[in-house]
Amino acid sequence: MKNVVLKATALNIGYPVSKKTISICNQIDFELYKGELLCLLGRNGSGKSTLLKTIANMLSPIEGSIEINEKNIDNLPPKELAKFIAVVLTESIPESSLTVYETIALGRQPYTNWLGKLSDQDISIVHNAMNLTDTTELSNKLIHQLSDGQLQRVMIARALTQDTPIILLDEPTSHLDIHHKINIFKILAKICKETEKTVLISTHEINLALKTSDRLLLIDQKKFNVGKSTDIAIQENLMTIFNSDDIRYDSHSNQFIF
Ligand SMILES: Nc1ncnc2c1ncn2[C@@H]1O[C@H](COP(=O)(O)OP(=O)(O)OP(=O)(O)O)[C@@H](O)[C@H]1O
Repeated sequence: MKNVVLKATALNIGYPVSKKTISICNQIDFELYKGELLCLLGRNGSGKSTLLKTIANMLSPIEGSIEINEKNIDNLPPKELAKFIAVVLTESIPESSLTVYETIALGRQPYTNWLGKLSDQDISIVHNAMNLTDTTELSNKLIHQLSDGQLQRVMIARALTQDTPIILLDEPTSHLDIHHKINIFKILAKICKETEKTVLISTHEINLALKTSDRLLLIDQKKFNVGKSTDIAIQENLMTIFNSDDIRYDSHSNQFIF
């Protein structure tokens, strides 16, 4: 039986604008299972970031609920929620005067006292996260000295040290070359396998998502769908969203061909 770590029911996501709310997508229902890698796909402006921010409780849903362990996330204090969900947003680049080690250790904040002193267990969690993300050798570098690929691995390590069952990442491979994109996907797949954390990422890397993910979440034109890439409904949806004169989905090889 699948172990459900998060359940979204009848979600309607969007933004308050003036005195109204603008709905970006509604009728969103899904469950996230322990240990799976999920990719959220959709065209530019379809609502991927909006959905991730809603799951992270940075944005309230217009309607519907998100539950973790049968508790609505709206009712969880931020410090409690930070023990369930870690978030890596493209804009959340940390202060540049910190070293890589200090930045990654910040992930322990929900567990440390106001002095932020790390216990032996905290330190061991930081070292494990650095191992999993190949950031150990960067330990003493300053954040502003890192390349985009290194920085992304550091941000993933920081999310790992938060030691949450769920990690959300918004476009973690933008600005990276193909080798580093593949490297990040491999690291995320390894994290799911070795730590049984659930990782949900939004991405434009459709072929990497098809190859690596356990399930896909598709968002488009106010419609939402979730399933495996082998599901007929998902394949039809992929074609509707992305097929054009220049690119088409090939179900035999399960990839988009240019
Ligand atoms: N703060 C905001 N207030 C009002 N509308 C917003 C706000 N932020 C985003 N939007 C709108 O919501 C829609 C979805 O945006 P969102 O950023 O979620 O899309 P996305 O799928 O992540 O796009 P991309 O792939 O380009 O990053 C867009 O039409 C966008 O203009």
